[in-house]
Amino acid sequence: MLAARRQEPSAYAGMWEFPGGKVEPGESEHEALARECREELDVEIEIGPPLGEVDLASPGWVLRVWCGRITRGRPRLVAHDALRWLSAAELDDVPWMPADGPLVDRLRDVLASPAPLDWS
Ligand SMILES: Nc1nc2c([nH]c(=O)n2[C@H]2C[C@H](O)[C@@H](COP(=O)(O)OP(=O)(O)OP(=O)(O)O)O2)c(=O)[nH]1
Repeated sequence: MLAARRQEPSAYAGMWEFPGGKVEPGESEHEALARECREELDVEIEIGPPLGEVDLASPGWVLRVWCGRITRGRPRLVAHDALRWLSAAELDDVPWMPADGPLVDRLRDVLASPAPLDWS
């Protein structure tokens, strides 16, 4: 997976996250994800199956994560200060955002599964 290291806000600086960001008014979740990847990584993506979701510490906020494939471009540093492609064995090598733990665990299970998520 592609992990990205935040540089702001200071409380989150140095922590790693799934690329993405907040949905804007009038936008679908898929549109928001594609836009964030364009803005923050300079890539176009094809969105695949959902990985899962977790409630964030702020009431009412939910973090939803999807699998995606890059269809154009090569990720570059725009909003983050580091990017890393992590194999399944490397998922614990970076300090994740606190909320992300369960989704990283889920990803590890998915990557180890003989029947990965369905892209059809
Ligand atoms: N993108 C992303 N955000 C995460 C993760 N884990 C996690 O707790 N968050 C939180 C941090 C933020 O409160 C919120 C996403 O905010 P963001 O700052 O990335 O959103 P954004 O790119 O739209 O930025 P903004 O300009 O609207 O502030 O979700 C994660 O893995 N990826």
